[in-house]
Amino acid sequence: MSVLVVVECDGGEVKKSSLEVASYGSQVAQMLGTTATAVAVGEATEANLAKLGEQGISKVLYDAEPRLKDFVNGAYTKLIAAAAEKESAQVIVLANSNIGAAVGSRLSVRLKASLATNVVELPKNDGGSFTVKRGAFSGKAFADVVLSGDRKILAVKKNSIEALHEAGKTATVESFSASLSDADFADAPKQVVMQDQAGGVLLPEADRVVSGGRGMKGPENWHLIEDLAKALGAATACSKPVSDVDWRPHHEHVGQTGITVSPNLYIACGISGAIQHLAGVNSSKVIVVINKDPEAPFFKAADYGIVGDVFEVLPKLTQAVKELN
Ligand SMILES: Cc1cc2nc3c(=O)[nH]c(=O)nc-3n(C[C@H](O)[C@H](O)[C@H](O)COP(=O)(O)OP(=O)(O)OC[C@H]3O[C@@H](n4cnc5c(N)ncnc54)[C@H](O)[C@@H]3O)c2cc1C
Repeated sequence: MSVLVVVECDGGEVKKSSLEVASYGSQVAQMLGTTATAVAVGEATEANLAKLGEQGISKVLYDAEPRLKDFVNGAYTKLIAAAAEKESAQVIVLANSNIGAAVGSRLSVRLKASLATNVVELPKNDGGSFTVKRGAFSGKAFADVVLSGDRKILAVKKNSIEALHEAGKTATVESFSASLSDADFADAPKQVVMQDQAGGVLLPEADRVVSGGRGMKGPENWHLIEDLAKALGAATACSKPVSDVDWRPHHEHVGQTGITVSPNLYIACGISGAIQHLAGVNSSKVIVVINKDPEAPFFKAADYGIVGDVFEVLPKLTQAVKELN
């Protein structure tokens, strides 16, 4: 019996959300009196996988099949299911990411496991009932959910838990093959085209996001957003009306009908803070709002608020960040 953690890798590195998930999984393992094993997906180096020991992982399984470098739902599901069987995993922990959400539901069918997405806290295991807290109604409420069944899958929301750092601890890395066939790659993408992102930072994975709304008045002013994003090493985003009128591309639109982001820092510039926008950003760790209207609803969700004109505030803020760098 063990806890299996699904670790997503990209370009050889373990993603930050997966470091959090590994820390979460090792704490669940400790709670259940067992060990945490990881199965890595994506492109990884052995050295980086071994470092997962710092997050409390004892062993990492890795299938170096080149076709697993990019996400393939069928193949990833089969690989993780095989790792779960091998380790007799009772609890499987993954990130509540695009990959985690897609794989989690298929995995729950394949393994006949109960699934909780958007998990925000460590579970409680009182008197045999396994309860998890999860975000519900686009983050406007929380639900305590009791998971029954022998197997449980938890998809953990980004930024819900601090990554552990037990410096110097290493995990053993074991090569693992799930004997995948061509049929498992039937849904492999033919081509992966990366969207252009200002500064090359991908929005869903970004640690910092600078976002603009209709208060920016037009696309000709977006250099103010981009300058601050560049100074901070942040990705850029926008509200829905901004992408609807083509001031910005649609893949930058965040909110209920767009991308959900959970960065450590979200700076909203000239965005009112409508509930549909908040649904996509309200799990950001620190929210900074710049709006000239002191009654703008976004201020209620803000950690820091600047009542002011974006055209005056943004150049000063960018300059101040550059001086700190
Ligand atoms: C079904 C549905 C789904 C939706 N999904 C989404 C979604 O996913 N994402 C999303 O964003 N929206 C979504 N919306 C739209 C949402 O309801 C709002 O209309 C939208 O978020 C408003 O965008 P905004 O804040 O940029 O514009 P506005 O509401 O026009 O707000 C502009 C803000 O800028 C401020 N401002 C103006 N000038 C300045 C200045 N010079 N300096 C500082 N501040 C200034 C104003 O005070 C105002 O608060 C959805 C709506 C529906 C009905």
